[in-house]
Amino acid sequence: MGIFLWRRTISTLNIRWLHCRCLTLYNSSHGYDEVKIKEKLSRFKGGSINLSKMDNGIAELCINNPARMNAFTGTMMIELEERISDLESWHDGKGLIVYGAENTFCSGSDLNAVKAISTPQEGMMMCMLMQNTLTRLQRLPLISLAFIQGKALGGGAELPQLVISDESEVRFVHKQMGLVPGWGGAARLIEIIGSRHALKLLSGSLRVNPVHALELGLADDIISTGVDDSLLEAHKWIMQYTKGSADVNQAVKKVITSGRENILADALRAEKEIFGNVWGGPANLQALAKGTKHK
Ligand SMILES: CC[C@@H](C(=O)O)C(=O)SCCNC(=O)CCNC(=O)[C@H](O)C(C)(C)COP(=O)(O)OP(=O)(O)OC[C@H]1O[C@@H](n2cnc3c(N)ncnc32)[C@H](O)[C@@H]1OP(=O)(O)O
Repeated sequence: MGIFLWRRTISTLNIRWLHCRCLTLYNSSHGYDEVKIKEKLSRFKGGSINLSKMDNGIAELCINNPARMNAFTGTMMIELEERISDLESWHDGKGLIVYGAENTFCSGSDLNAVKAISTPQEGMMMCMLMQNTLTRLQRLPLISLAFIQGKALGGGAELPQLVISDESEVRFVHKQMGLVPGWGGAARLIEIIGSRHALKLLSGSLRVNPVHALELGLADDIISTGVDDSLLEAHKWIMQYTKGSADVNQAVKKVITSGRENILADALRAEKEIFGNVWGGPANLQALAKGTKHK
């Protein structure tokens, strides 16, 4: 079984966020009422978002609602935000693997919740919560990937850029539901594959298989593995990029994160700040003492 790894796209922040890690896209000035939308979403129960943080600095985030193809209930949207908050303060963190329970990824919002979120205002509130959360997920100072076995549909396709096994499929079904992506998936897709290809995927609700993913530049890598040990393979893959100390790994993600979203001057200033945080740090001093030869 072939597995395509899509390293999470890296979106970046301005220098303020790099220090406070708390900048979100939406707040009350945008008409966003987090308490109100969470109260509404809390009525749609079921499933869970399970976070496991390993001693080696790699965390697993499981989208767990297999009875509904891992569709996001309201409480799962709230839990996802809570897990991201946890990861934002994980000082030993180096990597993150997002996956779906029972060999399928995610089929988007729970349609029962979708039907009950009936007004445009409530729909936009849900989008603002999910855009805030998924942006924070992308901005975590962790090398991360998510992988699909089975389906990633609708909002499930809008989650981080994904891994797909050779029977899997990513599909933006929004247009068939009279919608467009709302969790930030359209903007991120354009950033990753360009507007021409993104327009085709959205307007045609095209099924994206692994070969197509590789051609589009969405797939970073292919790992052949059996269903049982695919999570192990994902760990092996991510560990290529998470060697060394957590602080240096996090600094690497931050400089890339900052370099993509900021104007050059701000990105340079952020780079200088982040460099200053690791210059003369334990890993730097250890490397100098060892006289590391880069074979
Ligand atoms: C911003 C986008 C966001 C939004 O607007 O809020 C969205 O994501 S809207 C939702 C978009 N997603 C979908 O439309 C996917 C709907 N599901 C399917 O197309 C199919 O279920 C599948 C994912 C292709 C899998 O098909 P199949 O293998 O044939 O399984 P079943 O269809 O029998 O599903 C098993 C079981 O799961 C329930 N299910 C599946 N998806 C959802 C969902 N999104 N919400 C709620 N429940 C879902 C399905 O109803 C079956 O349940 P039972 O009938 O009770 O067995």
